[in-house]
Amino acid sequence: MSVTVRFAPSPTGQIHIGNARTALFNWLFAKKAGGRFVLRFDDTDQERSRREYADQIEADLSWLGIKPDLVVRQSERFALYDRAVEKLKEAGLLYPCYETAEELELRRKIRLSRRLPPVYGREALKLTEEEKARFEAEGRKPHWRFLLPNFDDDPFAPQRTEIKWNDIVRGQQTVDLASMSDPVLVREDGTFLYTLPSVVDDIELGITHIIRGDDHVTNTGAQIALFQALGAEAPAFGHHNLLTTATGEGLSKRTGSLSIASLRETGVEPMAVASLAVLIGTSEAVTACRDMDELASRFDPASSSKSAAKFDPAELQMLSRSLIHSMPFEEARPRLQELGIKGRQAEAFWNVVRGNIDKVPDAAFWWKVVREGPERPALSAEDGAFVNAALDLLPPEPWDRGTFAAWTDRVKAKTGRKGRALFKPLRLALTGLEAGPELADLLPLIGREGVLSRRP
Ligand SMILES: Nc1ncnc2c1ncn2[C@@H]1O[C@H](COP(=O)(O)OP(=O)(O)OP(=O)(O)O)[C@@H](O)[C@H]1O
Repeated sequence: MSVTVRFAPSPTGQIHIGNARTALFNWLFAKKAGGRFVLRFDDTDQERSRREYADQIEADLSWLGIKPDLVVRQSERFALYDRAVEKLKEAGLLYPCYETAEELELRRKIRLSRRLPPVYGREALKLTEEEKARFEAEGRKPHWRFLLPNFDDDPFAPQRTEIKWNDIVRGQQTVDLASMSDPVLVREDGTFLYTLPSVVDDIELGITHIIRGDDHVTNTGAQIALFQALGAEAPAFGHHNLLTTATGEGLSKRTGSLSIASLRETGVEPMAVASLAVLIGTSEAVTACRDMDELASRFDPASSSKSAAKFDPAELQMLSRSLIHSMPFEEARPRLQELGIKGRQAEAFWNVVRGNIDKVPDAAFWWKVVREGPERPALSAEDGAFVNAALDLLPPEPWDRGTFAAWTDRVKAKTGRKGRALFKPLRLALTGLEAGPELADLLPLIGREGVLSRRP
């Protein structure tokens, strides 16, 4: 069977860098295997889910370079979940429970005081038809629990099923179902909790590998049992470590911290975000990859560490700068065009300024400096006179990279100035700034006429 993975966010806010890690792990895993990537919106919670968030998530993924082969929404698939519920009820694997939250809490305390594990004791399984009818007559609505498997046929015997799997990231894993309550799959109001729709869709969509954060490790035990109860073979699982903020706080779509949208607004390169989101918290060196092929070649889910990794936006800026400083003109060209940077000089210009900017749009500033000159720079009267004298010594065109040295040698000989006293006023007059790209490179771009127009 060909590899099919999914990324399944709830559209309840903007995805953050941790969600991006999950999406990218799946994307790269599928890419390496020549498989498919499904984007599945877990939007059964109709109160909190919003179409705008789903659209934004698609846009954020696309910005990162992820283009799903298929997009599905759980809110359009309720019929499938209803059928699975019927199937489980018929098999006696989904049973109605009438306890209130207070009753459950009381029972939990009693179990703890008896040194029993604080799991649900399956009391509802013992209800007679009359007792159930009485609850219904009182207006109580049941919630429905999935009967986790026991080795014994007796459902009241302590659960002794250990679920084992060979995790793509963490290696051999064991979850002891004795430490878990039978999970509620359907609430009193008939709405589904996350587990059932997720497993039903994973079966229906032919998901072969589920890669997600290690916040789901325990859920996986119950989910493997549910795959089996629905007559399906469970897919392979991988649970990677989570990302936190630089100071160790957890991430949530609802708080908006480290959202992809906010990182994007700072002007960082998408491949810097993708590289850091994937390589951080692994044994791989964290460097910026130019494209997804390169990142895929560096991606190995098994190299993730087991503890959470801190995501530092300062490191992101550094990676982004390194991508810009080596970005080939062909890659920058469409974005430069949008900034109005085009024509004969555009390529030479880009190669000169890319090493001096933090974000591609910053190139617009230097384009203006080259084409129109700076705002009138603040030069002392003495420096102004020096620049005027220097401009009188400009060589004729054509100019190349060597022109600047030839010119300044003449200026040095004529005026006696050298070093900083020579270069600083020239740079200020030509660019308006004390630092920037090499003047030797800028000079041919500005041209003789342009330089002369900068007379103080
Ligand atoms: N901090 C994190 N680091 C890495 N992966 C994460 C992190 N938080 C969530 N994930 C993963 O992102 C995927 C989508 O999860 P989900 O939509 O539940 O996001 P969430 O941010 O946990 O949720 P919430 O909407 O409750 O804030 C899951 O596979 C989950 O494991």
